[in-house]
Amino acid sequence: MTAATSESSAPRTLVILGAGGDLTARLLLPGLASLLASPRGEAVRLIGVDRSESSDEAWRKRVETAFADAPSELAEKIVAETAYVQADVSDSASLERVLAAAGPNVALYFALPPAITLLACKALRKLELPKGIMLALEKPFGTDYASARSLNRLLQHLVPEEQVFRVDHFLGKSTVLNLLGLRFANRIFEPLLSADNVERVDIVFDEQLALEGRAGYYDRAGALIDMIQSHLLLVLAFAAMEPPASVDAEDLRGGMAQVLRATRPWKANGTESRRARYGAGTIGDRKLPAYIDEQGVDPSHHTETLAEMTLAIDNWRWAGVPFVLRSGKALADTRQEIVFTFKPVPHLPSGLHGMKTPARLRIGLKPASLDLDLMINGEDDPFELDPVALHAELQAGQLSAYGEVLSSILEGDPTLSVRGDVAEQCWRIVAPVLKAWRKDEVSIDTYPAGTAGPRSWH
Ligand SMILES: O=C1O[C@H](COP(=O)(O)O)[C@@H](O)[C@H](O)[C@H]1O
Repeated sequence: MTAATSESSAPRTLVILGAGGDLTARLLLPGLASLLASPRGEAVRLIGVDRSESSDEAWRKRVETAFADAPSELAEKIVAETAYVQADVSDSASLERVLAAAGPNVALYFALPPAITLLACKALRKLELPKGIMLALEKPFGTDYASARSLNRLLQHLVPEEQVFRVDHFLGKSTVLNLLGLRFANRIFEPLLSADNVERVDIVFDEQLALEGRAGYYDRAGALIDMIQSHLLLVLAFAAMEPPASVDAEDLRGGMAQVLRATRPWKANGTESRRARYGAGTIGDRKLPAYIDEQGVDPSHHTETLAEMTLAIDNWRWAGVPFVLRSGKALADTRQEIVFTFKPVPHLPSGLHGMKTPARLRIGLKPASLDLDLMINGEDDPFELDPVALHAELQAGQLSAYGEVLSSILEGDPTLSVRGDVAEQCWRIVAPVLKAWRKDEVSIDTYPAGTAGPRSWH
């Protein structure tokens, strides 16, 4: 794996811009704690930056609380030494103060909404940045294809590409990374994964979680941008890419870019897509209001909470195979998996009967699992086929997805971050669907929260 070299051997200083935000408390600090408590943990300094007035003491308490579930000596040291800097990140002079406090070996993590990240990057352009500085940017990377391109251009003026970490925590999920081992370290599956044998591929990420107080962000993003444009297209890239020569940053991300460049909506105008929004309902013992009645939601945004799009990959391996990507919130079940459905056999010997379901290879994202659904000879009538499932429960990775992502940033290894051209491709691929939806060419269906989605979709 390649790692950007730093000028200094001092421990890396992780500076979180947006330290007071939800992302920092919910994901970044617990992710850092999980890394520090693992054998891969290393000494690191931590500085929290936000615009509101606070103190080192108050910030230290927040870090301590977030670290409570994964205590370690390294975590204790960080808590004791961490500092808070009040700063307006859109102002160069303020950022200069932040960089001075951080010292030479620094990773700046923008845990900020895209518009503020853009302002902060513009402000950084006026400064001389420390050599080897890492810039980590949260998703969504831009708000569309054009803005992602211009943000990439701006970043090119700041640091070389290998020092830019476009964070997508799905690339840190051990269950997503399982795809690489499963496909490229075993001879039995990879030769079958092509249009010759595969009828369709489904990448599904259904959640029972609803809005969880995130209207400010989600009501502008919706399920397509929140999940498909970012996470699920990267999963598709791992599921469909050609075997790379190595899994270093160059080869792995090159392979992802290559397959995404060949990917497009099944129908060029994006109208094969589907969208829906949840109405009032119950999930377990939770009663949920309709999405449009959730606090902070503006019904005029027509935001979808369930999105599906079908994609084609125009290359020799996958021509003609639909890849169906779907994700939604407030659904009855948590179904999160990649499913390769195989074509029927060319000829079923006559006399063998009762073929009910196609062969399927299912890779569970949560929980981590592997299933092979097959038809075999039945118990009673030996010529009647019965379904059988070979099931394996897999170990989840030792680190949380954010722990994995932070580890790669602190090590300066961009392998598990989204390369600039990959980020642009992801926006290009969904652009026709976004356009069709804006023009109301695809109707928005509804489903009661706690169900499997709109009845017309089953
Ligand atoms: O980035 C996001 O991902 C989560 C799902 O990922 P998980 O690792 O938390 O299961 C999703 O709920 C959220 O809406 C989205 O912004």
